[in-house]
Amino acid sequence: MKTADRKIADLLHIRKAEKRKSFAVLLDPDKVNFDTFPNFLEYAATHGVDFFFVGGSLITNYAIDRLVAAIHEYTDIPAILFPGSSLHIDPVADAILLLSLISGRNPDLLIGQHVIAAPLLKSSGIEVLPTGYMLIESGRLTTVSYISNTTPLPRDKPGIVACTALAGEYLGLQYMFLDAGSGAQFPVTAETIAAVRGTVDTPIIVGGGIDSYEKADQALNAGADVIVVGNGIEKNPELLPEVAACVKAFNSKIEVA
Ligand SMILES: CC(C)=CCC/C(C)=C/CC/C(C)=C/CC/C(C)=C/COP(=O)(O)OP(=O)(O)O
Ligand SMILES: O=P(O)(O)OC[C@@H](O)CO
Ligand SMILES: [Mg+2]
Repeated sequence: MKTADRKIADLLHIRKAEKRKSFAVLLDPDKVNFDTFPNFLEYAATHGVDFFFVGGSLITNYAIDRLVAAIHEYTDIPAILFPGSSLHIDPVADAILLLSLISGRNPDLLIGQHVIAAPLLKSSGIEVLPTGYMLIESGRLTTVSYISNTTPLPRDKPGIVACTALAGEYLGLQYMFLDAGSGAQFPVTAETIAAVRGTVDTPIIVGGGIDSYEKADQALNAGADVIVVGNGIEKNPELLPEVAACVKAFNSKIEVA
């Protein structure tokens, strides 16, 4: 049995302590075009993407291993699994967000899939990032809400989201992920992010519907440590340098201070 290292955990905690922000690009294995993927990876590396999140609520092509192999071949950017189920585990990745869907009341996604995954995670030696995953209502039904069969947290009730995150932290979860859901009509509000930031000490990951410099800036200002962008970049690759510039601008303010 391999012993899992803590490379990504250390990186996330150091960056949070230094108040440095990170940019994660979500790669959906079903949507990647493998002919143009090497070019995309070089483009992402040039613009300073910090992490790739690899996953989806529903994956039909089982190309995670190929996708991660390409990430490793063309970049030094860590590939972190963002799984919708235990079927989406591939030990070739650098780490896995072990999500517990604490916004929902579906026991399979709170603990069930985790029991199935645990022995595989242990034998693979993959780095495990225990993450409280909260879905926030975002204007229309998202794939993840439908597939998980859970009701998202209300969009205009930051207090409930903060209590949910706090409960997750007390249960030992080490990262909080506030997700409006992929392709969300509205991203998680600044009020919600700020309420969670004021309540827990863990790094906070925010995603769903971030499709402009302004929305990225708003999430970072409110206290997000990592912002995740998927759909926006799939639709318009020019968004990648825009969001990267936003994260860089934020980090350079800290370096100057
Ligand atoms: C314990 C393990 C290994 C798995 C369970 C993991 C849990 C609890 C998942 C929670 C619910 C879930 C289905 C999360 C998936 C989130 C995700 C990767 C979303 C990416 O976007 P999509 O929902 O695929 O959206 P598109 O419709 O844009 O493809
Ligand atoms: O695809 P988008 O809307 O950027 O969402 C990214 C991610 O947070 C979804 O789980
Ligand atoms: Mg998907």
